[in-house]
Amino acid sequence: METEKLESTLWVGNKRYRAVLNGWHFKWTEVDKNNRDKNTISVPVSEVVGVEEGRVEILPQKSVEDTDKDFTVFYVKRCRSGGTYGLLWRLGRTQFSCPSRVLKDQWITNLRTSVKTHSPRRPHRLLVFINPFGGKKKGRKIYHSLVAPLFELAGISSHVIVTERANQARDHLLKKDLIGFDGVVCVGGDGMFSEILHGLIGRAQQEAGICENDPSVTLQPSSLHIGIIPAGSTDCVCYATVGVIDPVTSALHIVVGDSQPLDVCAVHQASAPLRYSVSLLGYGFYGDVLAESEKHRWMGPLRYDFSGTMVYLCNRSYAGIVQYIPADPVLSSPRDRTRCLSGCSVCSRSTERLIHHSPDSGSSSRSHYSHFNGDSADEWVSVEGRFRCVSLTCMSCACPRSPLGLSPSAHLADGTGDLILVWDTNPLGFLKYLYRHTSAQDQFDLPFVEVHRVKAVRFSVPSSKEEEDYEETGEPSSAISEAETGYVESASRSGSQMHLTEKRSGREMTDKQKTPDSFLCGLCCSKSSAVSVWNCDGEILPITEVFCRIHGQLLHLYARGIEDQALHGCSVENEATSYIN
Ligand SMILES: CCCCCCCCCCCCC/C=C/[C@@H](O)[C@H](COP(=O)(O)O)NC(=O)CCCCCCCCCCCCCCC
Ligand SMILES: Nc1ncnc2c1ncn2[C@@H]1O[C@H](COP(=O)(O)OP(=O)(O)O)[C@@H](O)[C@H]1O
Ligand SMILES: [Ca+2]
Repeated sequence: METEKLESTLWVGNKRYRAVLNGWHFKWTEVDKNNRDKNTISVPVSEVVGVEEGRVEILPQKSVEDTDKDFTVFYVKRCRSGGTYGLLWRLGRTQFSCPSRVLKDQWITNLRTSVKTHSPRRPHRLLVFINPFGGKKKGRKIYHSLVAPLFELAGISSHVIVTERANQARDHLLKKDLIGFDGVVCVGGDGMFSEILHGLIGRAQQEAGICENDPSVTLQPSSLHIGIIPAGSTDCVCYATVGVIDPVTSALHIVVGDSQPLDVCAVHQASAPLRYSVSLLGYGFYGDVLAESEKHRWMGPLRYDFSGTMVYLCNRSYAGIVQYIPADPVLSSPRDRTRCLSGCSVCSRSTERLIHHSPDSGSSSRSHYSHFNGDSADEWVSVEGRFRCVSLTCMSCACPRSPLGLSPSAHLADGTGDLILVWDTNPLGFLKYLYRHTSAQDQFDLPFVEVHRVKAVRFSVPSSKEEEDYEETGEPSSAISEAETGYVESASRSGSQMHLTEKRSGREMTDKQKTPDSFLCGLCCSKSSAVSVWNCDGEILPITEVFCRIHGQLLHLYARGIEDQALHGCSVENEATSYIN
């Protein structure tokens, strides 16, 4: 390691610098005519993207001026991004001139060795899937113009597949040879990411001989990292793990081999295959918005705003029974006003816990979740009533529409999810709830909203008299309810275990209440029904009953969480430094 250290005078343009490589950092300080130090630029070697001979540029296209005493260093530069909470990463470039050719060779060798030593997790070979139809249909262009040049500069070889059909990426990952790949890159949106995660998690279970449909089994994490190049409509997984929607920033996180663990929710359905969710698993409003939006795909990302407005005007609520296992309230709470940022201590403590508690592997590995089979109701809390929406998310779900997300204090990798129950309320109340997502106002500080940090959730539809009434009329109840004013709460004890059942009931519908909603539903919805569908990361699950369990840190992304702007000043701009933009 000693051999990587190096110090010498170098020139940038006509300015003299004292450059120092001390293993972990590469610094260069301008020295004036009186030998006084001026400003210093310091770059961690883990953030050096590439070291090239000569005077090199890579954009707009690669050009190399092969002068024998020069070398060029490319590295990560941080910039603030207007309106978002994360930091943009840009490619910084500085061209150095050495007093001799020998010294130039020494700088190149030492810098490259130092990068290898101090940044060992960088990918060498990547499998790239591009969805050419995601978002604004710019996936191919984004990859080839902004991402591929960075991969080439960093010496990463990639095998690119532009998909021709839905589920092609998933099937490839489930069936094809993946030997030699360090990771998978997804160029697309949350739906495309969902394909990749199903492929990789499924593949890891196949290889470990684990039956993924068994809710009590401890799933095996995939050994391949996933990189997301945002080119979709919501891009919530990217936004919540990087803090900005920016292909260059995401590509640079891949290049430096960052690693961000991610919780995954397994969604078990009685008569349909297992699904996984990392962003939004939502019933009611978000299910209806997705179902409606599929008819308007041609609108691109705007389809969600259009469908959101239409579904809002339909003013629906749905009956449901929600059961959940609360997470340990000592560790964290969804209302503690903290944020999961890069290096999050709640997630780090969970890593220790998960490593200590998770059995090695194998289908025989039963955790203390064995009662998930349904044979015990001990820790379960149960609530019943009418809901505008029921949402479960393993992360904040921050996205450009909602910069702090559905649950701003959720953690990316703490092994829990946040369950948000929005009880039936009047239209204005629900609009207030939705609108608060667009600002820093607390959307949980409303009398008809609850949030719980959970390990597992069950959802079913009640088969009560009330439910039969809805079926007879073919319409859900209108929004007028008692949710804001009061609700029935019953607590019963079975043995020593507390079993809570909370009930909030909507009034039965009168013809007067029914008319405006039915009229709107006739306009915007192909059918109105007593039940909704689930929105599972942008995929419709046309069932109502689900059983969900959060699996802590089942995936790893090439990301590092949202960087705290207060901790990272943006690099001082330098005339010999250029950006890709
Ligand atoms: C009045 C303004 C209301 C703004 C409400 C914003 C709530 C945003 C929460 C977003 C959570 C997103 C979670 C991510 C889900 C994605 O996995 C998933 C798939 O994404 P992909 O297509 O990129 O593959 N995306 C979605 O399901 C999209 C959900 C977006 C819902 C947006 C709803 C907009 C509602 C507008 C209501 C307006 C009412 C106006 C009344 C006059
Ligand atoms: N070549 C393709 N043709 C049609 N659908 C595709 C193709 N490739 C991927 N898909 C599907 O398109 C859906 C949406 O993709 P996504 O990239 O998330 O875009 P968006 O964010 O706009 O919804 C995903 O569910 C994915 O399975
Ligand atoms: Ca979580």
